[in-house]
Amino acid sequence: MRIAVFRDAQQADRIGAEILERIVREKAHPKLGLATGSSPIGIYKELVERIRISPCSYKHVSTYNLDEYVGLSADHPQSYAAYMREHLFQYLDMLPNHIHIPNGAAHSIEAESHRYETLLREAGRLDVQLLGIGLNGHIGFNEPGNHLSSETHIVALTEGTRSANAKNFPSDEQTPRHAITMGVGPIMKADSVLFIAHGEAKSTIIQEAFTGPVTTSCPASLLQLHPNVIVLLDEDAAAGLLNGGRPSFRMIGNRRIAFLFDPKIQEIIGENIS
Ligand SMILES: O=P(O)(O)OC[C@H]1O[C@](O)(CO)[C@@H](O)[C@@H]1O
Repeated sequence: MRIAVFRDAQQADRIGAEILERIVREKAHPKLGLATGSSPIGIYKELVERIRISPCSYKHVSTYNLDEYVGLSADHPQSYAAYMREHLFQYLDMLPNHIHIPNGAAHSIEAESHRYETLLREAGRLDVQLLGIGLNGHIGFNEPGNHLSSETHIVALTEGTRSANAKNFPSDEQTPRHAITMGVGPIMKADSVLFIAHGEAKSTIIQEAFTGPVTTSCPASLLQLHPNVIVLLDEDAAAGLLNGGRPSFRMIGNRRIAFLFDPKIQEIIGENIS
């Protein structure tokens, strides 16, 4: 796991966009696992800006989103499908049948879960999975518990997750109670994970996830077991890790974790991302 700490979120987002774009430009048929929520918005914005300056076709790209709210159709303004159109897809020349997001309004949500899992299996290993983290350590909508599913499943959102998401809905009542989410399997099998978090509110869970025990009570802690994770944080999100100190390389257990400011990060990531 390589953790890069940036002075501000925009610098982190720029690097995130660069990493994604490099995969898109270099791979013949890139498979991108995409995320929603507030965390990746800046990366998408930077990506769109990069494309504006230096056009890049996405016709050869396939995308697989992590999750969708149960009950919301793709044209619902708060659906993750709408979010993806708003923040990214409207700017790309992607082929519509290359875009994959669970259908939250499917007649049978169980059948939809099965369909999405089959699709992910057929797709095989993702080149990269973009990930944010919930305040309770969830990745995708894999909420903490005694068990984590490796497969796509329906999840009852915790009250904490619902109240964090309520800001995007007109009322608490209209905030969805369930979601359909990719399991942890495809995330852990992805060639690389690009993890992003901003803001002080995430600092405690980041510290727990990356320096605490690997446990289903903090789903993001599983990423400690993934061989190729790049974590992009702003200083506020990294506060728990930096502990008031200066960024440096450190050993945590037997893992060498790099705390870096921006000047060298592109080279370092460039060597390691496939
Ligand atoms: O980025 P946010 O809005 O803090 O949300 C945290 C995470 O929860 C989710 O909304 C659930 O998948 C992710 O999209 C996001 O990374």
